[in-house]
Amino acid sequence: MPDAPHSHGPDADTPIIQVKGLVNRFGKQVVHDGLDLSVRRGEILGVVGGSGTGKSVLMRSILGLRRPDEGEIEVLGIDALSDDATQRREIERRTGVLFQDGALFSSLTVGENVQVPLKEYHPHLPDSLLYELALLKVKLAGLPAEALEKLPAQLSGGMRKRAGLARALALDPPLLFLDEPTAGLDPIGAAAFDRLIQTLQQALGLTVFLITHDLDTLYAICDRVAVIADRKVLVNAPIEEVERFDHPWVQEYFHGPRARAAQHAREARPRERTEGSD
Ligand SMILES: Nc1ncnc2c1ncn2[C@@H]1O[C@H](COP(=O)(O)OP(=O)(O)OP(=O)(O)O)[C@@H](O)[C@H]1O
Repeated sequence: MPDAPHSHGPDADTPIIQVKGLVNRFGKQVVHDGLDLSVRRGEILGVVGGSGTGKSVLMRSILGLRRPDEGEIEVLGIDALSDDATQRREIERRTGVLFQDGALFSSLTVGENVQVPLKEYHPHLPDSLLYELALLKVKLAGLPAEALEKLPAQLSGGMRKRAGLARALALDPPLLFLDEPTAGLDPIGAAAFDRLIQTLQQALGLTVFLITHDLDTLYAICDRVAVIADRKVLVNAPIEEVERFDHPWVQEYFHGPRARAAQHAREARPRERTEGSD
């Protein structure tokens, strides 16, 4: 399938997502007020913040699903707020999204769900190839071939997430958005999903924007962590630096008992990470 070659030249330093001066309001409620964020090519960025701080609204703004009140957003070098539908569609084609509930079509099998974006963007692919591609994506997401024929309701929560991931990867996107991927999974399932994300990110060279409340995920696989509070990104840095950031929410979140458990788990299981990436 044709896709622009991924640049590894001087472009490698250009942020893959750049948000500047973002303002989002709902009536009198100001959710974002001059929020800036940059996401680097090839990183897993964890996005955290208290409930209602605007993580999902930020993701929806970047994806073009919500038009912000003010600000600039560039994704893959394209103006995401452009009035040009072709440009927005280009971002859509090169971006995979796993929404919190998987957002699968309940009346379609897993295989048919994965084929939806393939058919939309490549309407002339023969059925046999569509089938093979869906099978490949389903396997990539760690599901057995039998899952292709299952309806979403016949799957466990963890398998549904994997099916959603298979669909998100259908068009080989360089950029993947995950909204609380481990929410609702048991700790073993959540750890397995974290490992899957990390393996795929490394194997496919993905950039991952990952909203999470899961401290284990942050410690296990995120290269950097962006904290949203007070309507802005307070800090965007490797987790060791974020832990030291002087803000009441950050201190409570990263130094509570759950954070200590996640830190100990990481010390017991050092992850393969590109050190000095900052
Ligand atoms: N369509 C909407 N209409 C009105 N208010 C909205 C809308 N979407 C979001 N909000 C408000 O914006 C704020 C941020 O919501 P958002 O869903 O982005 O929070 P979040 O950080 O993702 O929260 P959580 O961690 O609980 O999922 C909330 O107060 C929410 O009520």
